[in-house]
Amino acid sequence: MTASNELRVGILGASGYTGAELIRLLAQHPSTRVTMLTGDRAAGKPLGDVFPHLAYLDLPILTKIEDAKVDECDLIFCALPHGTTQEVIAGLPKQVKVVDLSADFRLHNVDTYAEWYGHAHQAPELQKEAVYGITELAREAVAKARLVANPGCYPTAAQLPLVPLVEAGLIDSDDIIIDAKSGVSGAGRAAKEGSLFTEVAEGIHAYGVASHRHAPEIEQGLTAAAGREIRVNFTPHLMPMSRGILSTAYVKLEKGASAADLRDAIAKRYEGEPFVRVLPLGQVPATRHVRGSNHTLIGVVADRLKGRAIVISVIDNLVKGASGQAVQNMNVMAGLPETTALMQPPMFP
Ligand SMILES: NC(=O)C1=CN([C@@H]2O[C@H](COP(=O)(O)OP(=O)(O)OC[C@H]3O[C@@H](n4cnc5c(N)ncnc54)[C@H](OP(=O)(O)O)[C@@H]3O)[C@@H](O)[C@H]2O)C=CC1
Ligand SMILES: CC(=O)N[C@@H](CCC(=O)OP(=O)(O)O)C(=O)O
Repeated sequence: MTASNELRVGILGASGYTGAELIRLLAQHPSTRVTMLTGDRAAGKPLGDVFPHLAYLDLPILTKIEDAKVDECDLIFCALPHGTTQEVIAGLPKQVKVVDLSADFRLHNVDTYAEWYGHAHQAPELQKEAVYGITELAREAVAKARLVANPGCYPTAAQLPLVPLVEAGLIDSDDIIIDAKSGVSGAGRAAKEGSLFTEVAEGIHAYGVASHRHAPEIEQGLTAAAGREIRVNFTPHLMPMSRGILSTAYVKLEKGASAADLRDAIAKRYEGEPFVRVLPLGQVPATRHVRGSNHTLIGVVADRLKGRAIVISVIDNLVKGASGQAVQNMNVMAGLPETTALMQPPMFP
C-alpha cells in the first residue's frame, strides 16, 4: 500500500476480456489505483483504444510485459493465456502479491498438470505455495497467500454446490454427472475459428467431451472435500450467448437423504455469504439472474427418478468465474472488506 493507503494494482493481459472486466470492477474500488497495464498486440495503446467503454477512465498506457513497472505494484492480476504465466509470475518481485486468473497454478500436482496441459510445469516450487481460491471455500488460506490461483469458470460453478454435498456425505461421490454450458466470452477475445458468430449462433454443441481440462480441476476440489479420490463425468457446451455459465449436476442421493436435505446443506454451508444464494427447493436459476454480477445462484430439484436429485448453479463466467472472484480474492488478501467493488446487482433482462 502507498502512504495514501491505496493498493497499487497492475494487470498483465489487460487488453483481454477478463482484463477489461477487472478494470470495470476496479473503477468502483475506493482503495485501489491501477498503476500498470500490459497487452501484447495492444501494447503502446491507451486502453480506451481497445475498449471504448472504458475510455473515460484515467489509466496507464498498455505496455509489453518486459516494460511493465511491476515493482511499483502491491498486487498484480495475471490475465494471460494459460501456459504463458508460470515463468512470468516466477519472475515477479517477491513482495508483490499475485492473483493468477489462468489455469497455470490451479492443479496442485505438477504431474497432473503436465498430463492435461501437455507440457511440464515451469515453476514447480512456486506451485507449492499457490492457494486455489474459490473464496468461500478457502478464505483463510487466501488471506495469508502471496499467490492465489483463481479458479476456472466451470470449476467455480460446479464446485460451489457440490463441495458441501460431498463434504456432508449426502450424495454418492462415485456417481456425479456435470453437464455445463458457457457463453462464448469464456474462450477469450483472441480470434479463433470456433468463436466466430457463424460457428456459434443459432446452435449449441458439446466440446472437450470426456477430455476437458476442467475435469481434473473439479476432481481436485471434490477429492479434497471427500477425503478420497473422486472422478466426475464433465461435459461442457458452447452456447450462443456472450456471458454466463449454467452447470447442471445429476447426483444420486445417499440412503436416507432427500433433495430437501441437499438444498439445506448447501444453504447452511453458505449462510451469510454475500455472493452465494440458494433458491427454495424446486426453483431453478438462469444465467440472466447473475449476468454482470459476482453472484452464484443454486437450485436443487428432486428428480422424477427415485433417489436422485438435480443441482443447477449459475454464474457470470467473467465475474464470479474470473475477474469478480479475482477482486474478491484481492480484497481478502489485502485485508479489505470482501465485497468492495463487487456489490453491483445483476443486469436483467
Ligand atoms: N474468459 C473467461 O471467461 C475466463 C478466462 N480465464 C482465464 O483468464 C486468462 C485470460 O482470459 P481472457 O481475458 O478471456 O483472454 P483474452 O484472450 O481475452 O486476453 C488475453 C490477454 O493476454 C495477452 N496476451 C496474449 N498472449 C500473450 C503473450 N504471448 N504475451 C503477453 N501477453 C499476451 C493479450 O494481449 P493482446 O490482446 O493485446 O494481444 C490479452 O491482454 C486466461 O488464462 C483464461 O483461461 C479464467 C476464467 C474465465
Ligand atoms: C467457452 C470456453 O471456451 N471456455 C473455456 C474455459 C474458460 C475458463 O474458465 O477457463 P480457464 O481459465 O481454465 O481457461 C474452455 O472451455 O477452455
